[in-house]
Amino acid sequence: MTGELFPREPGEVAPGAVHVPDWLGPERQRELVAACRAWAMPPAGLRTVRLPGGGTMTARQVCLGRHWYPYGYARTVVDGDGAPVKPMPGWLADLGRAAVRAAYGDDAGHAEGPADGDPAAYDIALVNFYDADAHMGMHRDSDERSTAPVVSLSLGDTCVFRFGNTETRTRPYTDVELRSGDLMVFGGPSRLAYHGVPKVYGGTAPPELGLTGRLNITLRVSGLR
Ligand SMILES: O=C(O)CCC(=O)C(=O)O
Ligand SMILES: [Fe+2]
Repeated sequence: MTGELFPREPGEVAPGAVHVPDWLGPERQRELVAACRAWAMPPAGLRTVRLPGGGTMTARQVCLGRHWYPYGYARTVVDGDGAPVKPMPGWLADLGRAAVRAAYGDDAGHAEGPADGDPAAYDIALVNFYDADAHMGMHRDSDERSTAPVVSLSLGDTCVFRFGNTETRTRPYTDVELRSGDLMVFGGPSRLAYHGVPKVYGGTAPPELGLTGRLNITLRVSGLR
């Protein structure tokens, strides 16, 4: 964003959890929004996720590569229209790998980076759509069998991203403001940390993006065969 009093610097939010502000340029953001719109179309399109307790998630979701449902993965939309999940595009998997390099640097042996060495192949994308009233409760991304870092891209409205610890849903946590184009990567000791989105600031998306609300693209390595 222009007009900042101080530039936003990349920073480690917790060991292995790195925030890279403005990682995606305006053109890349527009391309990703257009891709999300296509992925959101039926079949296997944007859906409301029902939770086992009877509630629903306020962020609506569409998956690529594997279909996530509470709490597992499937090849078809088992809790929706039953259609086969859309494929994970190779270019999006490449973007995941590039994101890990951007966050941790090229040194795979980085003490606070992924323990895995080379970033593995990203085979799952979750696209979350938040309107101004939506949020996401504190949770861990723990349905995968891989320890590869989670890559998270933000588009549209600014949100508060709450990054906690691996033990509890509560404090200690750090609140980070994620804006359109920002990257978050969490791996290593933070791979299974609780995190959530307590607040979306409606109407804060860059006007030229043509998006009302917030899109989050979460890339994961399944480790599943
Ligand atoms: O919207 C976000 O920034 C977080 C999404 C998330 O944590 C998830 O989909 O597991
Ligand atoms: Fe998550």
